[in-house]
Amino acid sequence: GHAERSPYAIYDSDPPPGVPVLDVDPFSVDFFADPYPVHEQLREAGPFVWLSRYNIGAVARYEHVRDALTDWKTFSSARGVGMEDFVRHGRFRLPSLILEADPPQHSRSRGVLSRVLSPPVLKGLRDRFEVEAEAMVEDVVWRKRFDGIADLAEVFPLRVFPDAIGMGREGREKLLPHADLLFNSFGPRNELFQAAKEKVSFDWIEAQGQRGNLAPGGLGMMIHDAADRGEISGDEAPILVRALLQAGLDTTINALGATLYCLARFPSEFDRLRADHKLAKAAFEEAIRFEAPVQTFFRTATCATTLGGTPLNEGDKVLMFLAAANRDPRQWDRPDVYDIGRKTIGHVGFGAGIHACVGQLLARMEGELVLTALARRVKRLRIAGTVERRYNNTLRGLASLPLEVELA
Ligand code: HEM
Ligand SMILES: C=Cc1ccc(C(=O)O)cc1
Repeated sequence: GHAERSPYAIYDSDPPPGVPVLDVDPFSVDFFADPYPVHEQLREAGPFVWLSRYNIGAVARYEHVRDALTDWKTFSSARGVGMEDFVRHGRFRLPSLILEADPPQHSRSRGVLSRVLSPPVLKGLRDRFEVEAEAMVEDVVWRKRFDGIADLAEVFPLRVFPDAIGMGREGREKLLPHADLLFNSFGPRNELFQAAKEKVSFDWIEAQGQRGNLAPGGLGMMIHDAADRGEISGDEAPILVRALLQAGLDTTINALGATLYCLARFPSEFDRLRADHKLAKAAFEEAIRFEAPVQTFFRTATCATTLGGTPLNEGDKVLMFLAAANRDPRQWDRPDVYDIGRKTIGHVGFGAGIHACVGQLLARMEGELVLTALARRVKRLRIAGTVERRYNNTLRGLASLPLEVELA
């Protein structure tokens, strides 16, 4: 028989006939402590599986995760990319005009944000980011022992990103609790979500996107400039600024943390980076494939269709295991090996298709600059204490990564 339904389940539908049923809970602390055996179970059970705890269908093999990500007409984002269906359950926040939108609305938002986050704009930010990365690494490595999360992965994005957006000085410490709540809100309304909800009041993050709270010349004001040019409406601009503030910080922090964790666990890869600093971007990208800071997203079927050979009805939610797809042996050789020389093209750590991460160039620039600065100054990275995990329904990352370094 089926295991007990989760108290946080919001669906009652039965599995389509013949679909393998798994009684795993991919939103539990136990799962996140070591998700890999369950990812393997999900991939091997079949192309499409049923999660009886939540009565939701899921795909974990690379091929079918990409099918869902790239067919936006059939697998829509407009009914939410979390477990809740905006049509049936209402919505947790003012929907995003990009993440939780389909074309044509998505196309207008995407046009604005891709220009705001384009190579020429990032080129203008690179020098300041580089100075900050080198200063921060200088500050921390002479101590020999420090925390890779608290002293590096969290410090750098918080030091450069709110300034790049042009955010006011007040309240920046609220950005992470807000991101933690948002990424929890894509999962069930479980204890992780409830704890995060206590910490913030939602209207603060909406207010940060107002023109009056943004410095001239920042990425935020560039979005209002686009509204002044009529590319989007005036009341859409603050919500698009919110998108950057919510998506652009906790993700890069967890990706930097994942890279440090990989380089400390696999010293041969750190040695390769030391021998060739141009591998900094590759080290960052391979950590995103290997650890997948953003683990999952949902889609909603817009019509009767099939996925992984399984028939679906209009309104069915589908859970996509990006992290499991990134280690699918059908797609990757030695998937469980962190190899900075690997060809990572096609990994779904940044998604794929029309909603693929619009901030990936900025994320990569942050990763490249921090890792290059580190490779210049440090000869050896070692884990020097208990590694602590940070738990969230969607984001995978560490709370603490005690490191000991030998200077170059
Ligand atoms: C390593 C860091 C990052 C990771 C792993 C990451 C991951 C992702 C993923 C998986 C998606 C796809 C969402 C979906 O398919 O529903 C996405 C979309 C998005 N990301 Fe990122 N992201 C990162 C950094 C950033 C940064 C730095 C920004 C902004 C400055 C950003 C802004 C966005 C936005 C606005 C979207 C929605 C794009 C759309 O729906 O067209 N992300 N990201
Ligand atoms: C991948 C994370 C993400 C979070 C929030 C938004 C948004 O609010 O548009 C976009 C992407």
